[in-house]
Amino acid sequence: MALGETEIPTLAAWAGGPERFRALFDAFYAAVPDHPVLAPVFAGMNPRHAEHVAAFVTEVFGGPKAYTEAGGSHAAMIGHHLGRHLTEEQRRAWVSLMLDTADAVGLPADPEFRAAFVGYLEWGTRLAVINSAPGVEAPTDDPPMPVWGWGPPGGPWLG
Ligand code: HEM
Repeated sequence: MALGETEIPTLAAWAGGPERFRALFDAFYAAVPDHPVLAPVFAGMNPRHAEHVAAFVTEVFGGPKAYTEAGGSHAAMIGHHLGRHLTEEQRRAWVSLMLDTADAVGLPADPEFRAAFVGYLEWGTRLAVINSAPGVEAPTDDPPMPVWGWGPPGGPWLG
């Protein structure tokens, strides 16, 4: 059966589920202390940081809602970036290390998945920088969790 005749998988399912994102973020944050630009940014990191970010991204990509079921929210995530004064150099370094790590842990490399993945990384990291700027305050409302889909390609590579 062609994929078009069946259900389109979520990005989270296509990537390999929560375990694959946990492997991605574990590997990413294991590399951070050796990174000249990123090490100081994450020097005081919560020991469960990788687990929390993996749960957040898995949920955004349509996977299990472990982040919000544990009491997290988009507002809470935004709150973690407030006042950190992140720079474009740091954002670029984060994205670049994430792309290297995606290859290292074997995230799907098909054009459709990677286009959606990179689109989210660009969006999410730019928002993190904006929210970290001097003077930005915590949201007073309760913004919904972002939901990321396949975008214009509409589904995974079928060969
Ligand atoms: C798609 C992009 C991003 C997502 C989804 C994300 C998500 C998160 C989440 C969920 C937390 C809270 C973690 C916890 O509860 O332990 C967090 C904290 C944090 N994020 Fe981000 N983030 C992103 C981009 C960035 C970037 C680009 C930087 C810096 C270059 C950054 C720096 C930090 C820092 C320093 C913390 C606090 C770490 C700690 O003290 O534990 N984030 N982020």
